[in-house]
Amino acid sequence: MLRIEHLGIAVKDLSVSLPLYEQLLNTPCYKQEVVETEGVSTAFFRTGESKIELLEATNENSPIAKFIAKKGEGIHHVAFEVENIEAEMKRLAALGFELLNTTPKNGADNKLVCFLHPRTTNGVLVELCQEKR
Ligand SMILES: CC[C@H](C(=O)O)C(=O)SCCNC(=O)CCNC(=O)[C@H](O)C(C)(C)COP(=O)(O)OP(=O)(O)OC[C@H]1O[C@@H](n2cnc3c(N)ncnc32)[C@H](O)[C@@H]1OP(=O)(O)O
Ligand SMILES: [Co+2]
Repeated sequence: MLRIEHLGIAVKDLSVSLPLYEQLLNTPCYKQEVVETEGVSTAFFRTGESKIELLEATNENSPIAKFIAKKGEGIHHVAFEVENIEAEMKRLAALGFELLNTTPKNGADNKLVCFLHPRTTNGVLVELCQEKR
């Protein structure tokens, strides 16, 4: 059974949103990390079994910049934890889900990740996450 690893939220300015979410969740951000290959600066909060990942664009070509320009700030993606990301990618591709990367790529928080195109998941950007071993 897939566990929700994190909910990704696109924000314009982490310096505003990070303290806001610390107040909202009544817990400190436990990690901030830039993933330049994704064009994102992230901030993580633990919420029970899952996490909240705030994402700010690091450049104008970032998917987060494009998303905010089009839809404004808000929920950007849902990430599921998987045991074996390559096996899950193969399973889901065979079922017709569109993989946005053909091999696992480096994510934040020590993960390997793969994204599924929202047009194959009822409009929700889905991320698969496997802990790096
Ligand atoms: C990896 C670090 C970190 C982690 O957890 O470890 C992250 O989570 S990084 C997160 C940022 N990286 C990504 O999002 C990578 C995957 N995303 C993409 O490849 C693109 O953003 C893509 C393909 C989803 C959309 O890019 P495109 O250039 O095609 O943008 P468009 O605006 O033309 O979108 C096409 C179509 O998709 C809809 N869309 C776009 N983003 C989302 C979204 N987040 N959720 C739902 N739908 C989305 C957009 O509205 C367009 O639909 P249309 O009906 O044509 O308007
Ligand atoms: Co994510």
